[in-house]
Amino acid sequence: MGVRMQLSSPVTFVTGNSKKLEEVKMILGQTIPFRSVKLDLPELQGEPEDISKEKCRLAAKQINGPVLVEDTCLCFNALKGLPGPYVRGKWFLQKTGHEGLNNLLAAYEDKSAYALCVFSLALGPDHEPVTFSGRTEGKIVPARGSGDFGWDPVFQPDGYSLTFAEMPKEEKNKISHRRRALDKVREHFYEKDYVPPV
Ligand SMILES: O=c1nc[nH]c2c1ncn2[C@H]1C[C@H](O)[C@@H](COP(=O)(O)OP(=O)(O)OP(=O)(O)O)O1
Ligand SMILES: [Mg+2]
Repeated sequence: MGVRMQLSSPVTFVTGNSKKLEEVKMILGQTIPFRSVKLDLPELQGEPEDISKEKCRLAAKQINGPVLVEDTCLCFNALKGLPGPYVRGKWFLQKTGHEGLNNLLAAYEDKSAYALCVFSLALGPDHEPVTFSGRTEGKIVPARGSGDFGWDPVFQPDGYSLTFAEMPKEEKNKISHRRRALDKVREHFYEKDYVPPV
């Protein structure tokens, strides 16, 4: 365990996506106190870790304090990881729809995919962000379930007969890419013994 480190201000989770925020709140509960700010950060390009880190640097500059951000990819194995980070943003999924995501794989037998969530934490604008990744394997299926969060209706995790969108939230949150990444964030907090202000 590190030296007990008092943070100057609470960690701010920066996202423009209210569904993400809802899940992060459910998963973290009271374990890491945080506040949230809704900011529309740019959709960058590149490797998932680099995207998340750069997003974090931009957020830390704007908030001028400790920030947490995340970036989520949906990767198709038949397409060597695409659409990956390009599924982000408000455009890709809006244009392809769930059917389009399925059609992208129509030419391939392999429908396997994985969801990848990369969180980045920076203690401030002058600190280098640290990343934490979580991954859940599954396959792409015709849409089933409620359509209120991204590609949840077309992602069926391995070992389950339900899509993310058909599962109760508590079930998704037990096995999701976001949960797995946040477990690492939490571990990091305990290891460093960060103490957010009361
Ligand atoms: O668990 C998920 N289940 C289904 N869909 C999801 C999930 N997590 C993200 N998504 C969707 C939302 C967006 O279409 C893209 C991620 O893009 P991404 O840039 O990471 O999110 P965003 O722009 O909505 O919010 P932010 O302000 O945090 O960047 O995949
Ligand atoms: Mg985004």
